[in-house]
Amino acid sequence: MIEVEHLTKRFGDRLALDDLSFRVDAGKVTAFLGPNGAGKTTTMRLILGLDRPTSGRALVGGRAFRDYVDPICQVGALLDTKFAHPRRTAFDHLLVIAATHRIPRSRVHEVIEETGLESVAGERVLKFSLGMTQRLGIASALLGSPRILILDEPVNGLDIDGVSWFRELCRRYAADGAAVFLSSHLMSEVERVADQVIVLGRGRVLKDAPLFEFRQGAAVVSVVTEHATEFAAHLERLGASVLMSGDHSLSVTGLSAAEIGSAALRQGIALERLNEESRSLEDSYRVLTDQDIEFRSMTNSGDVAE
Ligand SMILES: Nc1ncnc2c1ncn2[C@@H]1O[C@H](COP(=O)(O)OP(=O)(O)OP(=O)(O)O)[C@@H](O)[C@H]1O
Repeated sequence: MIEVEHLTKRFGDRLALDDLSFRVDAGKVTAFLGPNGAGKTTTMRLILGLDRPTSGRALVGGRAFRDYVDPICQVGALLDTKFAHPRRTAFDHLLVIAATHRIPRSRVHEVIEETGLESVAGERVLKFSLGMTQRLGIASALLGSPRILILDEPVNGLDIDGVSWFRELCRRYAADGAAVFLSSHLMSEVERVADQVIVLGRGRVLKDAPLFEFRQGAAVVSVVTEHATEFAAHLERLGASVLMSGDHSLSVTGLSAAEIGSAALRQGIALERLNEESRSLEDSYRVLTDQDIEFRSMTNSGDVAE
């Protein structure tokens, strides 16, 4: 549905996107995760033809977005929360967009209901809270009944009810065959909704995998043995990542407890303890992006914050 091929974007000296390639499939929710400045918004803007790539290309439904004559009926996008004229009512805002694509008034009523905006539809947008503005942005994206949704930080400003409403909406659209592509900088925001997760760091894809693979990667096995150094070297040869703490304790990722137990047996190494623990998905995402955080506070690392 969305194909990004070798997309590169420079802003002067700054390389914002570095040879980015990935696909977003129909029938799935794909999360686009990355720390601030990773390049999520830039990628979405390029997909939507709002900016030109330095090289590479992005196709939506097999063609460039700007080639569509009825774009909002193909792709629903939420990029900027300050999109609406502040003095217009929510209803009028949607009606104006609908008129550009000959979308009937009845559809405006439908999306207002779908996004829970009935009670405020007659209010001017300038009175809206961030959460209400966000719902209005989602309503605008849904207006043309598109098969592709591209949403930049859609849960920003939504309260707990809003977040779970939004999750259900995404699941419903994906179950109905739509491609849902949404960005976030927090794994915890997307782990209950995403099928596929693409992690971006400094303009490069760090990982593109189904969510369950992130869960598997999050498993940590703790091992206690008197032969920790020798066993750690052996596990690393088998492809595991091993951290030693103290003389006898190892934290192992990349192998299951059963595989580690068999390896110990084959090596004739006695284990005093073998325990499978689970790191949160947020932690494993943080480990993945740690090298690629562009904006870091002084208290975390000693780096200068930008
Ligand atoms: N118009 C621009 N001119 C110069 N640099 C830009 C421009 N737009 C983006 N950048 C730079 O490109 C990089 C990627 O920015 P982008 O906004 O795409 O990141 P992001 O992942 O969406 O971050 P955030 O989560 O903070 O929104 C950053 O280093 C940013 O400073």
